Amino acid sequence: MSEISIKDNYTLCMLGCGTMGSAVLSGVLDSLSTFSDARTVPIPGRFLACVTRQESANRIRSTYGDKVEVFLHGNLKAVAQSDVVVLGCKPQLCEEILTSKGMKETLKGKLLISVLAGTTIKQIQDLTGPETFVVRAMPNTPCKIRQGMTVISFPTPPSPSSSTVDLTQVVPSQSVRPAIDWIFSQIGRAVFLEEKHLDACTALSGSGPAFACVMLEAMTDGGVMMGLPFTVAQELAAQTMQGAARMVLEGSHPAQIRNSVSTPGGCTIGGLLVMEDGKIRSTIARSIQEATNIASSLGKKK
Ligand SMILES: NC(=O)C1=CN([C@@H]2O[C@H](COP(=O)(O)OP(=O)(O)OC[C@H]3O[C@@H](n4cnc5c(N)ncnc54)[C@H](OP(=O)(O)O)[C@@H]3O)[C@@H](O)[C@H]2O)C=CC1
Ligand SMILES: O=C(O)[C@@H]1CCC=N1
Repeated sequence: MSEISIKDNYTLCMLGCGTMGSAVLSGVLDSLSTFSDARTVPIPGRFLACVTRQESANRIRSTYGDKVEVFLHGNLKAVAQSDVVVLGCKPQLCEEILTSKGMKETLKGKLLISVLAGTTIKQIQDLTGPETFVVRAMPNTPCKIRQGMTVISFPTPPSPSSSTVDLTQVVPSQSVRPAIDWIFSQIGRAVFLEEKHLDACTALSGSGPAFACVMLEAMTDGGVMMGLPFTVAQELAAQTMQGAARMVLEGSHPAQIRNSVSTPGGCTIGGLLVMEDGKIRSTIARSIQEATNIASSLGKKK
């Protein structure tokens, strides 16, 4: 077994740089512009982005200038120059990209972080072969403004007693986990979880910004209905959701916040009862259930 290690100033390649790839890239570049040098963890020093459409290449060049080198139809060339590759294509393109001529050999000895929904580490590892170290991450779009949530899963190491240990399988050195943690902690919160939870995380935090925005829009609509100008209503809704969420992240229990806002006989409890009549809780919870079920099927061949 050989070890894979990440050196400081490494080259980071976004193999697919659309919504999610750009969100991660933007957050990391932004964090580097304010980063102090007191650290021991390896950080990236060069950034590459792979796309297939000219308009995407133009978008990346105009957004990042010379901070990011764009590879238009140049996956192999980009991966060859990289140490860490973030796979950011649609799940259905994964096989085509990873089995393209020369890719398997080029990925040898590198770290591949897949952000693909519903595509397991094993599925990816079967395409790359054992000499690439494959990790999954499930970020979300607020990574773009460094307010993201990312769940990271490592492959389960084979037990020492296993009779099927693959001696060609690369293993991570001590530098790998902190390097991955650094990327995603710079652009929001990052937690490590077992891979079995990733479909639920995909639904809850990966898709979550969309669900939160539906609630935000609905609250805004309510304000507009009652005569508030749209921009005021939207600001009130967004700041209120952010404020409540931050209180929870800082330790308050949501039920405690709800109680403290609900004056007996007051307007809040009146509004809450209408929400409960509309089965808002089970509707939202079942939305996460449905999104989880769909997420689990996204990596499967149709
Ligand atoms: N959107 C989200 O909020 C989240 C998405 N994800 C996951 O992230 C992944 C990407 O999603 P998203 O960013 O929304 O999708 P996008 O379509 O926005 O981005 C996909 C990117 O892949 C590129 N691409 C397509 N074909 C190739 C190819 N052959 N070689 C190299 N690059 C290629 C596209 O290039 P071009 O622009 O030129 O077409 C594009 O930059 C998905 O697997 C999704 O499950 C995970 C969490 C959240
Ligand atoms: O909707 C999707 O499939 C992707 C995964 C999570 C967010 N967007």
